[in-house]
Amino acid sequence: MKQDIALQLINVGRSFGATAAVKVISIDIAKGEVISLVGHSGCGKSTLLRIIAGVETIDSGRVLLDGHEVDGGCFVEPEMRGVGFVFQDYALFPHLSVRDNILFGLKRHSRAEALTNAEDVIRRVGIEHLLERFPHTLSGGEQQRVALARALAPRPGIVLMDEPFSNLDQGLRGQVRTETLSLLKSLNTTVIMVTHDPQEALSAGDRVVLMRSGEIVQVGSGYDLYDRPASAYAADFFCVSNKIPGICKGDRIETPVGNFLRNGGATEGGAATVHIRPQAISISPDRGEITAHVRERVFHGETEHILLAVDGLETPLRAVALDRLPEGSEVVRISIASERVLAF
Ligand SMILES: Nc1ncnc2c1ncn2[C@@H]1O[C@H](COP(=O)(O)OP(=O)(O)OP(=O)(O)O)[C@@H](O)[C@H]1O
Repeated sequence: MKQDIALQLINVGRSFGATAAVKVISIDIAKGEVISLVGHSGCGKSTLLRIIAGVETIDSGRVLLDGHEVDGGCFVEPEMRGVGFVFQDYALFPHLSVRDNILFGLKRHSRAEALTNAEDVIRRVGIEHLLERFPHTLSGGEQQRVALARALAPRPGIVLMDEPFSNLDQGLRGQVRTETLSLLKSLNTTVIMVTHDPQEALSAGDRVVLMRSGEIVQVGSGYDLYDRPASAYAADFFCVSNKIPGICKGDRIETPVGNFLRNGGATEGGAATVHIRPQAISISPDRGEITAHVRERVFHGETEHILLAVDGLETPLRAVALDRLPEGSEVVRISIASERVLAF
């Protein structure tokens, strides 16, 4: 067992009746690593988090924390695992002040140690001014920080966070996420954060773990998953592309909008699909290899989403333009950045 591994899941499985919520999952997570666990609703993210916390047991496999087995051949109770949990709804005790919410998790510690731990975390999280307040008097962002302080106060080896920012409004969300993750990084805490938001997953983790139907389908950096998705599913999860049908010829896939490099897969002369991301299409009044007709424009401020009809394509292409097209443009020229086209 390597010293730098905080968590090991070995062939972990968990079913509820006929539903296999988690199927034979294996992964090692290093100490201090921040993992974004992402996937569509029902893919098993929360079940996996609950297994690590010990509030759910496994049917098969083994779970090791810091090299010690906590489920599999034996079972270690949640409170003995050194795992902190931040819930989506924060789950603060409504009848306790902020200070007592934070001290609650420190009952196993001596009074002096509890106070020192609590003071340290209160200062780091920056909630000294909230200590006498009760949860219902706090804003969403303040409650999130209190929940984080409560999870961190017992100095857990791992912090598990289940959709920790989803109750915050969009404006606050990015800021609280950046502050929280940089604090956790500075403490060298191992973090597993569940999210269903692809952008949040890409921006927040050292590694992103993409799940589907109880299985891990890809693990890697945000760049790996976005730029080098291992499957059409992974590609679509992070960005919905235009799917263009084509025919395999030699090392290329021929399509009505150009020929693109293929990476194995279908047989010669067989059908294939290329995925063209909306951002890979550049639009100009007069420059580009392909003629397109503007069908729809939706202005979003920084970008404009444009639907483009192209001869030979049944479905219009969806493009995202950074540069503004002249008003009233009907016929335009487009180019496709072939190095950004994915083929499956
Ligand atoms: N206690 C349970 N009893 C029965 N089925 C369960 C139980 N817990 C989870 N499941 C099922 O297991 C599957 C995975 O659920 P889980 O909550 O882990 O998914 P999730 O990815 O966290 O979803 P969401 O993003 O919607 O929270 C789902 O089909 C769910 O209905």
